[in-house]
Amino acid sequence: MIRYKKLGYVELNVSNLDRSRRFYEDVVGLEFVGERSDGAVLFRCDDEDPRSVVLHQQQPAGFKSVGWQLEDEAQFELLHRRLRDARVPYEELGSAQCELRQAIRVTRTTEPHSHAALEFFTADGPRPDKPFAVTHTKIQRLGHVVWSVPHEVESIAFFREVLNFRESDSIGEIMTFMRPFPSPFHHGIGVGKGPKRVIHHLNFMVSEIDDIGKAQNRMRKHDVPIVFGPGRHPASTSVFFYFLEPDGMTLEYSFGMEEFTEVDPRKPRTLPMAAESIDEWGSVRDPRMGQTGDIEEARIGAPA
Ligand SMILES: CC(C)c1ccc(C(=O)O)c(O)c1O
Ligand SMILES: [Fe+2]
Repeated sequence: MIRYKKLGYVELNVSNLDRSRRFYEDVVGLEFVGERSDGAVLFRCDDEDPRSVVLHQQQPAGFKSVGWQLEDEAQFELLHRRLRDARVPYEELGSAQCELRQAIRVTRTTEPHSHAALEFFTADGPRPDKPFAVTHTKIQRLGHVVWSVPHEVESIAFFREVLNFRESDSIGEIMTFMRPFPSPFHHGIGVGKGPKRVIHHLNFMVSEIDDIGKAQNRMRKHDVPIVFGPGRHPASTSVFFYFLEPDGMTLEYSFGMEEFTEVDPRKPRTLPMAAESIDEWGSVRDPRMGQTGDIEEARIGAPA
């Protein structure tokens, strides 16, 4: 059984890197780390990871890849065996690509139904020498990424059966939340049903309810579209707040999240497909939520 440490990073394509750099730093509250030799811009949002978000100047804007940190080196053998058995191609990245990711070892594959790039890495290097520089929002960590795809049933089965992600909850037949085993957090990924392949949202977990309240006023001040919330998700029990970043992709802050035990966790539930299963507080969603941000078609063997 493959064992994960956590969600490590998400890479996004943006249409105007300078504009997005300012937004993710000033409005979202990530810490700018630097620019990579390939021009990508790195941000961190916790004390442990050297980078959690990577932005690339590339059109169309959207999702580029996600990196899952494996528990240790031994997990690569299990991962490779599972991918081979499922006849899913993968590649091990060379030292230059590993260095760009500040990783020791990286395996890259594509989720066969969404065609999204999935990376699996180990990184035992030293933690950053300084704590995450909190500005207005006490971000705790990168929380989860959610995408919508036409073949969501097959995509969920791939995460469950090949990658050893566990289902936490579903909402009707439209959304399933999964955690990379044995991560305690309710979900690290959500897979939803949709007519096209899009990133639905990227989530940051925050430390205080005040982070949610302050965000409302900050977004209004900066004319940032608020597309849902504040509200409370009955699935994970988190208090949420969604807004749009400059290319129209949806970002979420959430406060509080159910944690699962590794041994004998509660069973996954299917909540009815109803507004109350998405928000207990009755907030109304803006139709722009979760609509923008293509999933870049990843190819194994092509430059990463
Ligand atoms: C509205 C979206 C898909 C959603 C629903 C529930 C949760 C949760 O229980 O935490 C989310 O994080 C969501 O983004
Ligand atoms: Fe979410």
